[in-house]
Amino acid sequence: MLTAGIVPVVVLEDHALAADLGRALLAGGIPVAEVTFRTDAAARSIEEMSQVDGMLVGAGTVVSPEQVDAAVDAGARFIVSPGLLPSVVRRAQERGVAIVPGAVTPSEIMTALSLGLDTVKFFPANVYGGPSALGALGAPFRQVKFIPTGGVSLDNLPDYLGLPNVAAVGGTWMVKPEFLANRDFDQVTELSRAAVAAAAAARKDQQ
Ligand SMILES: O=C(O)C(=O)C[C@H](O)[C@H](O)COP(=O)(O)O
Repeated sequence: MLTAGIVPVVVLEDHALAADLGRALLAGGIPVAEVTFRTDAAARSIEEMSQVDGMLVGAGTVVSPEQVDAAVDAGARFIVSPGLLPSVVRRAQERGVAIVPGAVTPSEIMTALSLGLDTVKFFPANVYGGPSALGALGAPFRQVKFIPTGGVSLDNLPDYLGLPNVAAVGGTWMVKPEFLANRDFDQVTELSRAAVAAAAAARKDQQ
């Protein structure tokens, strides 16, 4: 999930687009997608995108233990939540899938650690202080890795991925609603390629 350094956050209204979208991301060098449970098409989209060889498909916007079950039953290999609910974390652990809950305050981060986690989503990253907040949180929480999401773009991606405690960034910018509406999968591939190149450069600078 963390290899490419980028986790596309996908909102699909129509499951029939899921496999093509998975292939477009993969062609752009991103072998992972977080399909959000914001739409009724989510479970079926996870099922269909999971058929694309080489794609690791997870579920996003998971806010209840029941949604964890629905996501895992559909084939989700990881679960992402905008916030931290112990009942959601525990259900994912019981079902044997990775879980990345949202945690932005020291108390939430400590709760995540107490549940056995060391990687959390930092959402909405731009509103909760961006890269400087992550730098400050790195002092007391050296063992914690963050996946900032929310307001991340090609322009500010290097500011995040250059930080040693950022495992990957998430975002919707390479899968805009209009690309899906127009079935413009070439755009998805092109923006994915640009994101992968920027991520690789930022990580090199970090070393
Ligand atoms: O759905 C979730 O579980 C979320 O946490 C929210 C998404 O990660 C952000 O909405 C992505 O934000 P943008 O890249 O700024 O569009």
